[in-house]
Amino acid sequence: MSSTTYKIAAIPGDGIGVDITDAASQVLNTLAQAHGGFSFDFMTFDWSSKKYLERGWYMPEDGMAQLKKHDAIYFGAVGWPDVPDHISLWSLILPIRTSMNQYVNVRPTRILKSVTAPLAQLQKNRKDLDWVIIRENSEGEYAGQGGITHGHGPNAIATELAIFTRVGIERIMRFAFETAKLRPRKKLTMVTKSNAQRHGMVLWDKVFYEVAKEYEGVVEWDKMLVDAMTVRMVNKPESMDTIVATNLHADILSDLAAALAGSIGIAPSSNLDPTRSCPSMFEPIHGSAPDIAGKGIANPVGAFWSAAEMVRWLGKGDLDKTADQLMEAIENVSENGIRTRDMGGESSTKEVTDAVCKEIEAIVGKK
Ligand SMILES: NC(=O)C1=CN([C@@H]2O[C@H](COP(=O)(O)OP(=O)(O)OC[C@H]3O[C@@H](n4cnc5c(N)ncnc54)[C@H](O)[C@@H]3O)[C@@H](O)[C@H]2O)C=CC1
Ligand SMILES: CC(=O)C(=O)O
Ligand SMILES: [K+]
Ligand SMILES: [Mn+2]
Repeated sequence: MSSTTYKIAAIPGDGIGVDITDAASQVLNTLAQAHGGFSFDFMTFDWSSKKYLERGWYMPEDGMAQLKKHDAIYFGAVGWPDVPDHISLWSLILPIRTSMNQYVNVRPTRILKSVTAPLAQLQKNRKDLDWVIIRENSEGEYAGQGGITHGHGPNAIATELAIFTRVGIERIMRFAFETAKLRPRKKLTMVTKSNAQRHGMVLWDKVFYEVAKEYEGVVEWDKMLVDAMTVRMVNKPESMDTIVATNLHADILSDLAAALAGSIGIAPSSNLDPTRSCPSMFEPIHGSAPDIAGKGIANPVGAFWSAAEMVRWLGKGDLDKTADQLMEAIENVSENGIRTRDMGGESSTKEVTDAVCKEIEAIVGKK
């Protein structure tokens, strides 16, 4: 079997981002070795808030060019109490998403085997929650437009412009319909706030209806205002499958989805450039968790699930089974009671990681 080497740019970042990136690279190397048909060449970039405080920058000037030389980016988390959050986010993660044309953020959620869901009805009917949230990843309130004038005194004026372009909306809607088409339920729920937000969100809806016509009879769809959406997610999870929402709305809804599925520490994300002209980026949805950083107790499951999605993406269909086997290994370990505290267990990050590696060795290559 000929072997493919995938070049991965690893950016651990801050706090638990470092622990879970270490854990994910250990798991990815174990997976590659067990499979035998591919390997990873990791290059780690120490772009973090700690380094920013020392040297005054997060990324060097040619940072994007360096990232572009890789097949994919694996990201931990950025943000630390010593640096204002808008500086850290806007120096690293957000510019990467936009510069690398990663206009889609895919956030799947389901209740993994043996994970305890916080709501009784979901604990009983675990399969009810099985969603893929498609987050628009380049526009909305996260486009970076706006400003502050008139100083910081009583007359200060600040604007935060929400940007919606026809091109940006159309491509995300098409991606969402294509995702829904491949899912068993073939349903798409479009999230909006076009009752109060009367310009951008109205264009959002309009373009959605246009694209929807192309999928008539193929994908069933409905529309939700974002406030009512939170209620439906809790009360009728089985009524939804694929969900498309703006950058801000999906950021919020995906944290809620993660909590409903057991823990923020489990949830994965893929920042995709569907054109594949730039590397895509994979990261758990959580942040740097300063409250538990340095304790060795961060849940690495969201990082492993993100790694599985990276393998799937890199394999272009050839590594789907391998990605599924990684998921199986994660679920088996959790079923064996090896879980971190946020999942009701007592295991450390390292114990979960080592157990997942052992499980990979038992599963991969033997089936
Ligand atoms: N993509 C990124 O790099 C993101 C960065 N951030 C940044 O992270 C920093 C902290 O943000 P927060 O709002 O506190 O969100 P957070 O996701 O870091 O933490 C929220 C809560 O969830 C817990 N938690 C998160 N991940 C966990 C894991 N893997 N295992 C166990 N518990 C976990 C934390 O301990 C905390 O109690 C901020 O600077 C923020 O800007 C936040 C979200 C995404
Ligand atoms: C920034 C953030 O919270 C996220 O991308 O999920
Ligand atoms: K993250
Ligand atoms: Mn978020």
